[in-house]
Amino acid sequence: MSDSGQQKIVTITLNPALDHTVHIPQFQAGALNRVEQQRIDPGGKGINVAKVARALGCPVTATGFLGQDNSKVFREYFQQQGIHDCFVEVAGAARMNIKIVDGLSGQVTEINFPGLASNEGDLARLTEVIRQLAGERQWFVFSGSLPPGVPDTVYHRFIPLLKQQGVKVMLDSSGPALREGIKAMPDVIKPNLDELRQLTGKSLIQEAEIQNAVDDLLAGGIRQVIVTLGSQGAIVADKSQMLRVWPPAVVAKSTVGAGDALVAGFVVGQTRGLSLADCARLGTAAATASVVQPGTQAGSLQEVDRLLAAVQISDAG
Ligand SMILES: Nc1ncnc2c1ncn2[C@@H]1O[C@H](COP(=O)(O)OP(=O)(O)OP(=O)(O)O)[C@@H](O)[C@H]1O
Ligand SMILES: O=P(O)(O)OC[C@@]1(O)O[C@H](CO)[C@@H](O)[C@@H]1O
Repeated sequence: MSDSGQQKIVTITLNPALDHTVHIPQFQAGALNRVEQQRIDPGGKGINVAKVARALGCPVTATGFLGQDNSKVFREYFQQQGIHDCFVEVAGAARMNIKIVDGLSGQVTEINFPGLASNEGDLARLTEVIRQLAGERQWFVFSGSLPPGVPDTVYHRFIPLLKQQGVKVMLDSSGPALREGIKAMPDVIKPNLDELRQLTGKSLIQEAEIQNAVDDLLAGGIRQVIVTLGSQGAIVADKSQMLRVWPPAVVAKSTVGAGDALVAGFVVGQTRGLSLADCARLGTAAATASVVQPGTQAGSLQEVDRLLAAVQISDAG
């Protein structure tokens, strides 16, 4: 793969986090657990998307809110990774989220904090940054939860502004922010199965039921829908095709951020003009390369290239 040079991605993270990943040999709720290994990664969904897109060789700008009390660690990281930093600082410190990886099962228990409150003035400053970036960028990716003080309807402020300028938008959020955000018609959404169940209010047990829910979203005007299913891969669809995508079997070290890596690979594929199947392939290879890394680190470009051929894709259904 090579970087075409002119393609651009902007990621927006309203609620960044320092992810404190702790490995515990046999995690037990309600008992004393001793930590074997730990690491802290600058994260939050959009920041994870930016780090993976960079690892894939794509120019990336990242924006959103940082807390001025711990912005330095994020900003140093962006500089190291070559991520163009357009974050807006607000008072306080970004949250620290806790990710407990059980050594025996590989299962992850996540403890996410509400995040740093922001106000209308902060949102106005961010809106201005987004407006300035819009003219020259092709893909905007809005990811993650909303911090306190930000209304659920915030994406209505941003998405139409971008779409008017011909910018493509991906939305990867959850709960009310996703429900409200969809009304602004992003081009692509990427719920995981839990998020899709919340969105539809249905239990979605059979794969045919998931496909029907995807069809409904496409009929409502979303151009591409990706439903991620953890180690079972993903369903990736547009109006003309519904694909079933399987990742290669790997031993996972941390699945946190796998969805973000998939988003990054998919969008990088879109900026390179790849087909839906090849975008799904690149996204899945990037996701698989990230789950074999501890914490929320991106897999290397070499590892993603190696995994591409092992991703299986067929027509769904
Ligand atoms: N154990 C695993 N082995 C191989 N690939 C995996 C595994 N878990 C996840 N993946 C890959 O990562 C993709 C996204 O995973 P998942 O469904 O967990 O995303 P998510 O819930 O949106 O994640 P997050 O919100 O933490 O970023 C899957 O479609 C798959 O390709
Ligand atoms: O609380 P949100 O914003 O929904 O999710 C935040 C988060 O869990 O998402 C990333 C993994 O996808 C982590 O870096 C981060 O801690």
